[in-house]
Amino acid sequence: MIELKDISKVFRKKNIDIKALTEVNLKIPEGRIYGIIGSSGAGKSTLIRCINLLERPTQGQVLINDVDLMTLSPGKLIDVRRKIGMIFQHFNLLSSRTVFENIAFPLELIGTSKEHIQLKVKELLDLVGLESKSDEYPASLSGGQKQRVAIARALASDPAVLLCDEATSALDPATTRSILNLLKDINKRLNITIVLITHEMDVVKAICDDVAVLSEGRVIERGSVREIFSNAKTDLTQQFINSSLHVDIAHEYLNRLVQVSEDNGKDLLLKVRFNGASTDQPLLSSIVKLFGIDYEVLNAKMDTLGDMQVGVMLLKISGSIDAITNVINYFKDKKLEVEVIGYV
Ligand SMILES: Nc1ncnc2c1ncn2[C@@H]1O[C@H](COP(=O)(O)OP(=O)(O)OP(=O)(O)O)[C@@H](O)[C@H]1O
Repeated sequence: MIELKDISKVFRKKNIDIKALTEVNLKIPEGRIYGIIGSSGAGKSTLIRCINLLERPTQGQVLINDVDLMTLSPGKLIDVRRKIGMIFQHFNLLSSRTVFENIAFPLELIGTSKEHIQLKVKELLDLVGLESKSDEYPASLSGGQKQRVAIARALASDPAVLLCDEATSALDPATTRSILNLLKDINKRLNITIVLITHEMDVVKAICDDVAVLSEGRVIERGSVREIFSNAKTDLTQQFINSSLHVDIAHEYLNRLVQVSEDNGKDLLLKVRFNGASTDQPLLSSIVKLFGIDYEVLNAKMDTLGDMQVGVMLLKISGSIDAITNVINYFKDKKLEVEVIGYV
């Protein structure tokens, strides 16, 4: 278990104090994948670097299995850090070393025998799917392959915790998915606790069990990913969720979109967001029966979080102003989030 207690971090720059973190409290249970999401400058990097004291908090305690890292001697801290692997957005590989030598590096530092290094590196190359790249140099690898090498290197000293500092931010969507799948596999197979920071809810949704939302150095919301998606309490969290579930509106409609329907003859464009509780109900067929309207689903995106479905739909609804008003109220009664885009 990782526990951050009342962590604050103040940077001093040209006699000005910059408060990067303020009284952050987090409990990260063993074996979980814990996401920390926030906008640029929210303090994510500072926070994740406080976990292994790459950044020393100005105040507070960093407890790993009840040991406060802030009180350890430099020697003891090195021992503890060996059990906390870390990967970075830009991979931080040694360009003059081959893939094999990069992964072997932390083992060489602690005087591991050549035979053991051979076995261990081969096992790790196998785990990250890079057996054939052993003798290549980083320059000849793709971004995804570089991150796989970095992951293998971080796992070389059998860590209990893996810290991921925007590990997929420099990768394209398909490569991001494959790296996230690898992290999830590592978490399950090796029972390694993973803490990751990101500015994308898609990353959280893809692999995290829990998430904390960081804003201006403070944790403003935390919980299981499922809880947060079904019941976000702050606007910022909702914005992050919305950004991960967006539907585009075709130019054909955007070009003739107006905000008021003066003649009762226009169709309404409506964006409707829902979570598990509401998708079970036959909502669309109900609105036809109840209010005598026609509808068309122009775009929809759905996702599954555990056994819960979340999604967003873009609907075009044809009917009288009164019927349309009834539809909007009906959706709201069903606890759907409704956004009127305009009339076309
Ligand atoms: N070494 C430093 N010296 C001075 N200020 C710093 C230092 N590191 C971070 N800060 C400041 O602390 C605040 C939080 O920065 P941090 O890098 O932790 O945010 P972040 O959420 O990781 O942002 P990004 O997503 O842009 O990397 C910012 O105002 C930043 O300018």
